[in-house]
Amino acid sequence: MAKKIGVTMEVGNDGVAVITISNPPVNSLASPIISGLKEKFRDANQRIDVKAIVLIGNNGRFSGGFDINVFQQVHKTGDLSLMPEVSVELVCNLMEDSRKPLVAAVEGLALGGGLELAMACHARVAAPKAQLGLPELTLGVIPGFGGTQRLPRLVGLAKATDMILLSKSISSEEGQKLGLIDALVPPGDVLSTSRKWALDIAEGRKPFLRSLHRTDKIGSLSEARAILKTSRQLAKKIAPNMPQHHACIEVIEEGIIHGGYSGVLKEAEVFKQLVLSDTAKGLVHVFFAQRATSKVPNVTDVGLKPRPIKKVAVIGGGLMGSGIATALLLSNIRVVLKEINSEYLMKGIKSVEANMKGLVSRGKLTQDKAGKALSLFKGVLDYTEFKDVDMVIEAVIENIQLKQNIFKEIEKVCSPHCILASNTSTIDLDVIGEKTNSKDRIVGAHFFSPAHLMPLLEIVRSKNTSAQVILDLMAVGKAIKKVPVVVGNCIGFAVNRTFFPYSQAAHMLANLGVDLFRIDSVITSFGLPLGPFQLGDLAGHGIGLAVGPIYAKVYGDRMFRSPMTELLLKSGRNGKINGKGYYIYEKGSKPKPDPSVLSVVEESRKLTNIMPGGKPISVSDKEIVEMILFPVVNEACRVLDEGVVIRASDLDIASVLGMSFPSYRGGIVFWADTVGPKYIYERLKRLSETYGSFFKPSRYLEERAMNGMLLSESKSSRSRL
Ligand SMILES: CCCCCCCCC[C@H](O)CC(=O)SCCNC(=O)CCNC(=O)[C@H](O)C(C)(C)COP(=O)(O)OP(=O)(O)OC[C@H]1O[C@@H](n2cnc3c(N)ncnc32)[C@H](O)[C@@H]1OP(=O)(O)O
Repeated sequence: MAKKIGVTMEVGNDGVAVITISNPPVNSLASPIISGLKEKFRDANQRIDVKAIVLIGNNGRFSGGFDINVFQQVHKTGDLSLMPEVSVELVCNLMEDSRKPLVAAVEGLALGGGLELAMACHARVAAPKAQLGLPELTLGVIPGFGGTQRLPRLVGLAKATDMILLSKSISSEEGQKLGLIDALVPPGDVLSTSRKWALDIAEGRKPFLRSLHRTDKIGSLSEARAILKTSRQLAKKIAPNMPQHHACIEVIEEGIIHGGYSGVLKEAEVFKQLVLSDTAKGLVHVFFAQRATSKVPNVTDVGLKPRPIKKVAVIGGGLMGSGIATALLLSNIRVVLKEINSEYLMKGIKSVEANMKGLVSRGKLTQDKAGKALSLFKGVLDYTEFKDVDMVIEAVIENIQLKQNIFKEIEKVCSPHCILASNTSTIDLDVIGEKTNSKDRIVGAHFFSPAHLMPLLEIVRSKNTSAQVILDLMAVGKAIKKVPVVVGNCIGFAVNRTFFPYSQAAHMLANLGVDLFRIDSVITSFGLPLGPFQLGDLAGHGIGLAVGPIYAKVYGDRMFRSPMTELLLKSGRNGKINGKGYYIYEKGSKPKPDPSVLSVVEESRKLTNIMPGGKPISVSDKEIVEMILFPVVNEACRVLDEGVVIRASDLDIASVLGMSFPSYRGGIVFWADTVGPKYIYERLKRLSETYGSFFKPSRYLEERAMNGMLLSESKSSRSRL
């Protein structure tokens, strides 16, 4: 059925014109909506039977903001004329400066341009729990319908900069306390109260307030400057590589110094520059890529409905198991945690409690909610409780035989509808399920550590996993606030496989004589939160040593074998776990580079003996980035070629959420396409000629480079999903 897009106006006997935005599902402000709004506001202002106006969104949602698809079209075409010039004409002239009062009737959500329209009205009446915010910076732009000027004037400069820079939304309850919302009324009364409010303004019983003209919440110039100084420091800290935060502060400042109208004009100008930035391109790509992950062919489009998952058993209370249990409990799912003895069980229970406590102490969870979550939790030592669980998630150590035995046992004790999931990060799912007759309900639920905090859930399907089981796990993933990405079965799945060359390339560079702390610093400047060596410390070098041979078995043709991890362990350095790795870890202070580790590096260099002429190579920062990340791109190409992911953008999201690849670079494949497949191919080819097969370009990359195609183009995609 075609969705009904447009703006309607109905004039009641009371003389109130109700203008309604309809563009399901979030009433985004697409071009027909913007032109519809202009037309209706003009009409309402001219009609003599209209005394006042109410603006509302259809179906209980005010508006999710400007249509982000338009940004994508601008990015594809480079054509800025697709953007409407509305900040002055619509939001100032037709709305705020209208002779007739306008009231926004806010239900559900008013985000971005949606909230900006509401702020251009003369009052705002809202239903409880409506979501209000200006999240434009997450898209690489700034608010463009006057939000940078009106929000500070309504809620105060400090609160406004906090909301805008951190893209933090607030509830209508908080909005009322701050002065953004004038009245909070039950959902059924929003329209009637708005009508009355509009008439009250028209007839002088309530003030006719224009947000842009207000100054009462801004404070003195020196106070404003102090707040903006703090904001600049915050921007430097949270967004060192992005332009929109600093640009936004400049625009806000313009309005403080020269007045709101001048601020609105500067806002439009800066918006136009930012919308074409690489940052905006990357972030808008990530917005749509994330939503695309919930569309899985033959799973989400075949009329299946997810089954309710109310009780889950987690096997193994280590770091992963306790994190998974915490994530489930926080979403009100009952959890039984099974361990092999009471000592381990107590440890697991304590870890879950500590996770909850950590969230409470960081203000992310109330004590009350933590208590409620823990009341749904039970530790067990046998399988009695397993008879009525809807899903089991096995999270024991990476041991094939152990996992096979567990799956054989749980197949017997669980009901036939129960989903049998494994949190393995490396072992083939078909091998895990080999001893069972339940291959259709075996699935991978690969969480990232710490599982209660990291947003990605890789759902690994084997060729036998049923569509229903995948759909159920996707629904659980969403319920526990993860982004589920469905991937195919191979060693390392999508994320770990794509990134296995990351640490290997770093080891090669260090063995070639490049300073390891410099490598980490170059990579963090590129935008990853941790460089490869610090990441190794965090994961623990024991793990690195254990998984190395598993990867070597299947991807041995492109491995760089470095003795460094083994030498590190021999010298008593297991990373953060024991306080010592490449860095020194002391409670309460940041990791410090440990100069004494250089003797280990020296020993490794002697053993590998790959420095040309025995001398360290000289490389620029750019070359470091290329030598570390191009092999990752190369592996991403193989992942695409083998159809391990449904679409290239799934790998982008997986890299952003699983490896913290900078979202403003759009994810690993998007970034590679920005750099250019041909350039990457040529660089890798040259590197492989000098340093060997570790850098050898994959067939997929070569084909794309030769044919002038992007890596993300789906022409030859042969998804195995
Ligand atoms: C030339 C200079 C003049 C300047 C002119 C232009 C100025 C623009 C000014 C304005 O300040 C800019 C903006 O408003 S940018 C947009 C700001 N808004 C947002 O960032 C909100 C983004 N959306 C969300 O956060 C969420 O979608 C939601 C609204 C909270 C809803 O979440 P929910 O979980 O319910 O659903 P989703 O799955 O996320 O979304 C459902 C579908 O809706 C699509 N969608 C959501 N928001 C938008 C949008 N703003 N534009 C287009 N499409 C949107 C989303 O893609 C989903 O689509 P599917 O096809 O996947 O179903």
